[in-house]
Amino acid sequence: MAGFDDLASERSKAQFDVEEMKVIWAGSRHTLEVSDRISRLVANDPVFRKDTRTMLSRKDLFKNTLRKAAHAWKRIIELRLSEEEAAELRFYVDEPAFMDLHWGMFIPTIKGQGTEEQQQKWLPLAYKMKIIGCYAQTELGHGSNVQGLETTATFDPQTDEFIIHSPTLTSSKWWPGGLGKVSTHAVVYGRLIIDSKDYGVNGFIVQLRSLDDHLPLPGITIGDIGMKFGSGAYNTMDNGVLRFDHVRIPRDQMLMRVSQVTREGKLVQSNVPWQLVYGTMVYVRQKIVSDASCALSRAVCIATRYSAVRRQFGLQSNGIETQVIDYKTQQSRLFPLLASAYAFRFVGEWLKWLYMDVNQRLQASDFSTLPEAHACTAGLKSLTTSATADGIEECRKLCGGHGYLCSSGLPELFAVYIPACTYEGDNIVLLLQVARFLIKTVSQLGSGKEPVGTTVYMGRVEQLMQCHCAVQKAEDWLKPSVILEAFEARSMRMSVASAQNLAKFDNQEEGFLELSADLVQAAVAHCQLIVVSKFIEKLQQDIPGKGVKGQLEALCNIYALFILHKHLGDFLSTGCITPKQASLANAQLRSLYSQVRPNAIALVDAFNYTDHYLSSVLGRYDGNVYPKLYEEAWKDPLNDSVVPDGYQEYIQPILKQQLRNARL
Ligand SMILES: CCCCCCCCCCC/C=C/C(=O)SCCNC(=O)CCNC(=O)[C@H](O)C(C)(C)COP(=O)(O)OP(=O)(O)OC[C@H]1O[C@@H](n2cnc3c(N)ncnc32)[C@H](O)[C@@H]1OP(=O)(O)O
Ligand SMILES: Cc1cc2nc3c(=O)[nH]c(=O)nc-3n(C[C@H](O)[C@H](O)[C@H](O)COP(=O)(O)OP(=O)(O)OC[C@H]3O[C@@H](n4cnc5c(N)ncnc54)[C@H](O)[C@@H]3O)c2cc1C
Repeated sequence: MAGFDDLASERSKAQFDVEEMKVIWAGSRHTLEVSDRISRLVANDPVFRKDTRTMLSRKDLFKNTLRKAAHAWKRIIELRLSEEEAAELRFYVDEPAFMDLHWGMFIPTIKGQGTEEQQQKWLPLAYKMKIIGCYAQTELGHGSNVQGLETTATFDPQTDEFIIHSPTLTSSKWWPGGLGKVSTHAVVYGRLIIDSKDYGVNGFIVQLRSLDDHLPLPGITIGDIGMKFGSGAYNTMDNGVLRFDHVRIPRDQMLMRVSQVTREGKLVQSNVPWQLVYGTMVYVRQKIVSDASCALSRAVCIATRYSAVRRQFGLQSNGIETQVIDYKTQQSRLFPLLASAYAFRFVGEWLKWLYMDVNQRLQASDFSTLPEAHACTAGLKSLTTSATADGIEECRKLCGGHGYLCSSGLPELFAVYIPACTYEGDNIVLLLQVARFLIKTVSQLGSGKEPVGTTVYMGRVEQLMQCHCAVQKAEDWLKPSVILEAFEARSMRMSVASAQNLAKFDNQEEGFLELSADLVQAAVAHCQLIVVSKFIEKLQQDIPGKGVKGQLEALCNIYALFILHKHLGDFLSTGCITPKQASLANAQLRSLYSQVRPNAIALVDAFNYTDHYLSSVLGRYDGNVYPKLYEEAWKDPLNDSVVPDGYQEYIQPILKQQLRNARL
C-alpha cells in the first residue's frame, strides 16, 4: 500500500547509522534517552491530546490549556521529574501557555537581576508554583524602544515603598504572556523615579492577583488582549493588558542586582553593567535559537515524509508514478531546509555554550564578552526565526493542497511560530544592534584592540579585502577552508563598505538611519558566517557512527552553498567570487542534493519525533497518509450532520427561489 511501503523502502536505503545520528541531534546519549522517554510519556497520555485544538472556541481552548498545564504539573510532581525532564515534558506538551513565561522568563529574571536575598525569598515560591509569574515589559506605545517605556515606579521615602503607576493609555502593559488570566505576579519594567528624577528603566516584582480568590489587587486592571492569528495556535496563551493606579509595593521588590535604592532614597550602582537589566532577553533569545531548529525540523520532517509518499506524473516502467521527492525542484526547496534545521541545531548548541560562558564570567566580574553575547544572541535569533518562519511556509507549499489542511499540522505550526520574528525583539531591530556592533568593531581595527570571538576574522581585514576565491572546479566548493574564506570575505567587505559609507556623514546617527537597509544586510552576512563556521567546527569533533559524518558534511555544504546561491548578489558585487565560480557552486549543490536524496527519510527520522509531537497526518511515521486524511475529514464538526445547520434559513430559500420576490 502507498505510504507504508514507500517509507519502509526509503528507510532501507539509508547509508548511515540513524541511531547515532539521533544522538548527534539530541546533543548526547543522555539527552536522547530523556527526550525519548518523556516524549512517549506525553504521547501516551490522553489529557495531552491536541487533535481537536483548532476546532475549539477560545474559551474552551484556553480552559483545555489550563487543564493540560495542571496535569503536566501533577505528573511532574508525581513522577518526581528533574528540572531537565520537566522542561522536556512542557516542550512535548507543545501548547504555548503561562508556564512558558513563568519558567522561561519570570524565574530567569529573578535569578539574573535579583540579589541573593531576593532570590532566596522569591525563587522557592516560584519553583513550587505557589506564585505564578510573567514578564511585563512591553507597553501599548513601546515595545522595541525599551528606554521609551512610560510606566513609573516612584520611590516614596515616607513609607519605604515604590508607587507603580500607568500615567497614560500608551503606558498600559500590553502583550505579556500569562498576564491576561493566570499570573499572580509579574516582573514589571518601569521608570525609576526618585525625588522627581528619572533614573531609567528597572524591573520590579509586583503582585497582581489575590492568592485567595485570584481577583486583581486594588488599583490593578487586567485582561486578555484578544484573539491572535490562526485558529488554535497562540490563542492558548493569555497575552494580557495591565494598568496600575498608584499601586504600592515594598522597596525590596525592586530587582536590585544592577542598582539599589537605599532606605534614604539614594541610588547606588553595582559594578555590573546597566545592560544586565536587559539580561533576560539575552537568555531567552539564546533559547529561541535552539527552538528554531525544533520548529523547522518538525515542518521539514512532515514535508519530507509526505514528499516520499506523494506521487504525481511520470509513470515509471513498473507503472507507478514518481515520488514528488524525486523532482529536482522539490529537492532544491526541501533539502536546504533540512540542512538549515541541522545548522540551526548546532549553532543553537554553540550559543548555549556561549551564554553559559558569559554567565560564568559575569559571576567573576568579567563583563568583557557581554557585547559579543548580545550581538550573537540578537543576530542569530533574528536569522534563525526569520528562516524558520519562511521555511515552515515553504514546507506547507511543498505539501501541495493537503499542506493547507489543519490536519497536516503545518498551518498551526506556522501560526504559532511566526510571532517569534517579533517577540524578544523585532528581527530588524535586532539586526540593527548587530550592525552597530560590527561598525564599532571595524572602527576599532588598527587601534590595537583585537577583535574577539565571532569577529576574530576581522583581524585579517587586509587579507580578506583582497583575497580571490580559489575554486576552479565544482568539488573545490566542498573544502571547508574555501567556503569559510568566501563567507568571511563577503561579511568583511560588506561591513567595511558600510563603515566607509557611514564615515561620509557628519552626523553618525543620521548616517546610520540612512544606511540602515545596507547595515541590516551586513549583519545578516555576519550571522550567516557564524552559522556556517559553527557547522564546520561541529564536523571537526569526533563523530561516531557509520556514515554519520559524511551525511553531516553534505548538509553543511548544502547549507553554505544554498546561502551563497540565495545571496549571490552579495558575493558577486563584493568580488568575493566570480560568475563562473557561482555556477560551479550551483553544480555542486545539485550533486549534493543527489547525495542526500536516498538518506532524506532517515535524516528526518533522526529527529526522533513522535506522531503526537508532529501532529500531522502527512508526516506520520508509518506513511499511512490517505486513509488517515480521509478519516480525519469526517471528524470535523461540520460533518456531524449531513444537512448543515442553516439549511432551512439560508440554502432552501435560494433553491426554492423564495428570495426572488423580495428582490424584485
Ligand atoms: C524555557 C524557555 C523557553 C523559551 C522559549 C521561548 C518562549 C518565548 C515566549 C515569548 C515571550 C516573549 C517575550 C517578550 O517579547 S519580552 C519583551 C522583549 N522585548 C524586546 O526584545 C525589546 C527589544 N528592544 C531592545 O532589546 C532594546 O531596547 C534595544 C537593544 C533595541 C535598544 O535599547 P537601548 O536604546 O537601550 O540601547 P542602545 O541601542 O542605545 O544600546 C546601548 C548599549 O547597550 C547594548 N545592549 C543593548 N541591549 C543589550 C542586551 N540585551 N545585553 C547587553 N547589551 C545590550 C548595546 O549594544 C549598546 O552597547 P554600546 O553602548 O556598547 O554600543
Ligand atoms: C506573541 C507575542 C508574545 C509576546 N510576549 C511578550 C511578553 O511576554 N512580555 C513582553 O513584555 N512583551 C511581549 N511581547 C511583545 C514583543 O516583545 C514586542 O511586540 C516586540 O519587542 C516588538 O516590539 P513592537 O511591538 O513595539 O514593534 P515596533 O517596534 O512597533 O515595530 C513595528 C515596525 O517598526 C520597525 N521598527 C521599529 N523600530 C525601528 C528602528 N529603530 N529602525 C528600523 N525599524 C524599526 C520594526 O522593524 C517593525 O517593522 C510579545 C509579542 C508577541 C507578538
